[in-house]
Amino acid sequence: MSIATTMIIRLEIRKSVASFGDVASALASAGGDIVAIDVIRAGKDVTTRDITVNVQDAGNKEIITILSNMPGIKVINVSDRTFLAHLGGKIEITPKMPIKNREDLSLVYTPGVARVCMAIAEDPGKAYSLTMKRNTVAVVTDGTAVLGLGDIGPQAAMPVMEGKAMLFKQLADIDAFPLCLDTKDTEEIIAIVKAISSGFGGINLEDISSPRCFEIERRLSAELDIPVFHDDQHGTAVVALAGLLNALKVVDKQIASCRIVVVGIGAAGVSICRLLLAAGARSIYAVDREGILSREQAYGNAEWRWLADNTNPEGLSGGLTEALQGADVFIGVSSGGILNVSHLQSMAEDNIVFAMANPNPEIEPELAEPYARVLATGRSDYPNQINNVLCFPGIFRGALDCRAREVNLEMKLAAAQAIASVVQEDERNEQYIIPSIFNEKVVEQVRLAVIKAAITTRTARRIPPDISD
Ligand SMILES: NC(=O)c1ccc[n+]([C@@H]2O[C@H](COP(=O)([O-])OP(=O)(O)OC[C@H]3O[C@@H](n4cnc5c(N)ncnc54)[C@H](O)[C@@H]3O)[C@@H](O)[C@H]2O)c1
Ligand SMILES: O=C(O)C[C@H](O)C(=O)O
Ligand SMILES: [Mg+2]
Repeated sequence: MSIATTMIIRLEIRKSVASFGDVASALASAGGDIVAIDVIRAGKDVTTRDITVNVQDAGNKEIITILSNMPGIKVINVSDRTFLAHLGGKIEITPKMPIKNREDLSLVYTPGVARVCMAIAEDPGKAYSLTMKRNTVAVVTDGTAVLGLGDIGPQAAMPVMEGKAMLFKQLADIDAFPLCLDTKDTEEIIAIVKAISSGFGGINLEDISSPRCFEIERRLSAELDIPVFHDDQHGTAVVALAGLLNALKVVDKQIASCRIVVVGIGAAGVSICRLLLAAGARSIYAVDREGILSREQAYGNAEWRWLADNTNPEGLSGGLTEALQGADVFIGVSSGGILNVSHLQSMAEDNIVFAMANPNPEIEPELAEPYARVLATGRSDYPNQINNVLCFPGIFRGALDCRAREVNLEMKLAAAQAIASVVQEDERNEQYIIPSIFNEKVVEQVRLAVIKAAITTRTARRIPPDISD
């Protein structure tokens, strides 16, 4: 599936041979939509122009080939807004006060800083008031399951982690640090995260492939006293549940009586199944490459064993096609393009389809639309974006503010309810089951719900001043 972008093409046009009109018609015939033209130099024989063009497919090189082959046209440079936005990275560290003179220097640095260090050495709890710990999250990956791109390694994972850090800051004012680890070894990842954890108020694990992600999160949660949250598992599950709660209201069905098919039983899929069960679902079919998980099969990992024992109540065998017969809900967290129109046609009336694989959903929205009553994807360029960005900023804001030791099931269920509740009853419809990430209520509602659940479940170590019992 294509990803639209904006290209800026710098061209030299030799006036005696070609005109701008020739360029414009060539671009139009290749599917480019001109949005701006800047004259960089207007010489007697040659003009240099920057042409900003919207293209539907960022991977399409045809436009440049066509222009390069035109007589009188020389392509000088091609840039793409997406790449320009990444030049030099997307985040930086900024001091909170300037160091203007010696006095400032001796306050924030030596010798003044030494007294502050000693205060923390005597009472480590002071790290929360005297360092950035109370507002920091480490975004940790090993680059093994980056979006749906797979194992692309720690360096290539960095743009996603920087993006997560931007979102943490903009949406929840949390200072997040991307940490891309050059190891896939479970024990080594656990040891590294433990060793760096003292400076952080929370750990957001990101894009670590399953099944290692389960052990890594379980051990770190048990061994650290700050929240450890694997975003692809729980952030995704919380937002999927939020979307499902509202979608079910639109189609007037109950979670307990729905047949729900979850495809891609990795990090996201396992957690989605577990959270849906906790929210009252009784009829879930978990499908991975080998087919529908079932009691009869033997599985190497504990999560699949548990799911096989707690899903597939009818003991169905087969794969996606068999699972989808008469299903009310499809939730895909697998890979792009695995679903076709006949799959959707085999579902029950008033079906709900969440094709959440990134960047390419399980089915193109244009194809799916006529065959799905409610349709959602993980992407920002279609309605109903079901993406974990609706969860992780608010859930960490809440957990940090009440200094929760962990993010437990009750906090996740509360976060899902909070996200769902941002869409008001009179606004809710097929095209609007989930709030936009730019809806300012989301982070605050999630924060409040998470803090309340943390207090009730006694994992909060502090009651923020704005929270009343
Ligand atoms: N929208 C969101 O918020 C969101 C959040 C997390 C993950 N995702 C997307 O979900 C996908 C999975 O992410 P993950 O972190 O769980 O990765 P993962 O590697 O842990 O799990 C992916 C699972 O999907 C299975 N799978 C892949 N292709 C399949 C197919 N054709 N049929 C059946 N199963 C198949 C794999 O075997 C694996 O078990 C990715 O595309 C990711 O971008 C979306
Ligand atoms: O990064 C995203 O857009 C969502 C999710 O974390 C993913 O891995 O796809
Ligand atoms: Mg992710």
